[in-house]
Amino acid sequence: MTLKPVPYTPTPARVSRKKLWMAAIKPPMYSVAVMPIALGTAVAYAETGRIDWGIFTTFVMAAILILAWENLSNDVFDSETGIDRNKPHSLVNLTGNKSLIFWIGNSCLVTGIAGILAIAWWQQDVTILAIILLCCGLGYAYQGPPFRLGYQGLGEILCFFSFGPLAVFAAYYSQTQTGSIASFMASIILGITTSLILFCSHFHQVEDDLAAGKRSPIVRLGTRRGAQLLPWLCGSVFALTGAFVALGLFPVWTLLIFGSLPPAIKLCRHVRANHNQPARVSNCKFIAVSFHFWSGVLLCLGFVL
Ligand SMILES: C/C(=C\COP(=O)(O)OP(=O)(O)O)CCC[C@H](C)CCC[C@H](C)CCCC(C)C
Ligand SMILES: O=C(O)C1=CC(=O)c2ccccc2C1=O
Repeated sequence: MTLKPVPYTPTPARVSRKKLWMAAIKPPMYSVAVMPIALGTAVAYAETGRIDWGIFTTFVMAAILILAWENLSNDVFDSETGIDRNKPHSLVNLTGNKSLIFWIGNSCLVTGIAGILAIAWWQQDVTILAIILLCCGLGYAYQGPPFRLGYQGLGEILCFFSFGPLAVFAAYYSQTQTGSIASFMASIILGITTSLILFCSHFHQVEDDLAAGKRSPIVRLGTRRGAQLLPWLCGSVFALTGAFVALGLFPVWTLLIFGSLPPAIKLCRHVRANHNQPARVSNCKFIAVSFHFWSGVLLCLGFVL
């Protein structure tokens, strides 16, 4: 596939600049970086009764910076394929300065990796550095040339492993320098809720994705079948937690995760009703963020109580 730069179509003046900047920076999305570190640390606390707060806070800040790099470079790479032509809230379109965004993104990455290096240095162990570098590699492969695996519809799988098993293991390991079955099982649940966000972000973008040759899961499945799949994906989060409690792998308090049923139900209903109306379904990504947030917080609480 040859991808040529496509010129940006300017923003309608009526959309306020402040709103566009908030949509470009997407503050709620950063809970996605914090949650794997919180979950790995919560399971470590449940099993050892100790937390190293210095490592925890350094890891959280590093994760936020690495996710900032991922999002800034996403706007840079997407500006090269033309897929963001109709996206006024792309940072490249807002600033008109691709190289500025590229270098701010790279500075975030270097600072984030420096935080991870500091933890590796304190522990005299390179394990978490290797894992986080692997996550960054997957993040690059999602959107950067020559891979652009997101364009092949592989983003959700990369997202599952990066924010689930890999990041949660790294956080657990940063506290304990070992692994655990409970933290692995918990990471599967977080991987699913994080990938759900990416899955939902594609419902309103089918036309632009098709035009740019991006075969997202929603392009491949169609919006109707995508909407039909959602209750199964959300349901798997509750079914897995119930099964892990029944098997004695999770404390009974983790059933608190059922408190996140309201955003899960809201998400499934909203997408079922609006899957083929881009303007209406476009906010479903943020309902998915809310489900990810509440299920993650309640799962963490279930481990620390
Ligand atoms: C940038 C991401 C999604 C945006 O995708 P898309 O191009 O469809 O969106 P726009 O319409 O807004 O342009 C997220 C991609 C996630 C990626 C598959 C994996 C990233 C891995 C992270 C770098 C790992 C972070 C680890 C941290 C928690 C320690
Ligand atoms: O802008 C987006 O659509 C997303 C940004 C982001 O950082 C992220 C992280 C993890 C899962 C999904 C997403 C997005 O969808």
